[in-house]
Amino acid sequence: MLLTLRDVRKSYNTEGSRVGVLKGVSFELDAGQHLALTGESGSGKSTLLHLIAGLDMPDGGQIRVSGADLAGMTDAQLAAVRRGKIGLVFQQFNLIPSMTVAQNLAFHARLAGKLDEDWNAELTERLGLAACLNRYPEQLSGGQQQRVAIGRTLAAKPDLILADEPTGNLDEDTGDVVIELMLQLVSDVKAGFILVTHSTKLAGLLHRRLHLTHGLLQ
Ligand SMILES: Nc1ncnc2c1ncn2[C@@H]1O[C@H](COP(=O)(O)OP(=O)(O)OP(=O)(O)O)[C@@H](O)[C@H]1O
Repeated sequence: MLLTLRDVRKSYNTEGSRVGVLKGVSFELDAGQHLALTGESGSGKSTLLHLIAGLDMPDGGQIRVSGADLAGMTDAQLAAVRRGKIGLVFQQFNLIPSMTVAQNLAFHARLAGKLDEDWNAELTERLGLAACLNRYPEQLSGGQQQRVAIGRTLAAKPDLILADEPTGNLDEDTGDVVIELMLQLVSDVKAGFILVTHSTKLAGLLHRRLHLTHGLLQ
């Protein structure tokens, strides 16, 4: 199993009281499976993605990525899991402003020791970025910046890709094109995929959908 969550719980201190956001979340994701995660604003979708990525720790329960339990790992071990197995795509693109498109595209794969020049060239072509390789992120449109962020994640061929409303900053047509490309590429690298989205239309394009409400999955 690529990903297993068992009874995951998380609460935050808000204005002096402890508020439960995730109240016992359990699910499994097979290798190569595509899951849409929906839920109202504030229902805990981003919190759940952060826990799966090991960017934050749950208060209780278990998260296993490719059989490895994230609890009890050191920060360095968690960083190694993220580098080696997990790709993250956020709404805010998070490109490195001082690097060119080409440098941004290669950055994560190079860090993970997985840079494959042929695959990088194919990604550049398929994402329509060939003419922008020497530009800097600020010289790109939002859709182009998100395509660079997606290429950067896919270049390392992660086992699991976590995307938090990746088209939330794009207009609907641009977002549809970007998601379609992303789904094709995620399938090609046979990655497991969790897409946080508010769109039922986008959620319908994936293999499965889970809805987060009142701290539990439906
Ligand atoms: N670091 C934090 N400290 C305190 N409260 C937090 C923290 N992070 C998230 N929360 C709270 O946890 C709840 C869930 O937040 P989260 O961002 O996971 O929701 P979401 O479903 O992703 O929302 P949206 O769709 O609006 O992005 C919210 O009430 C939020 O205020």
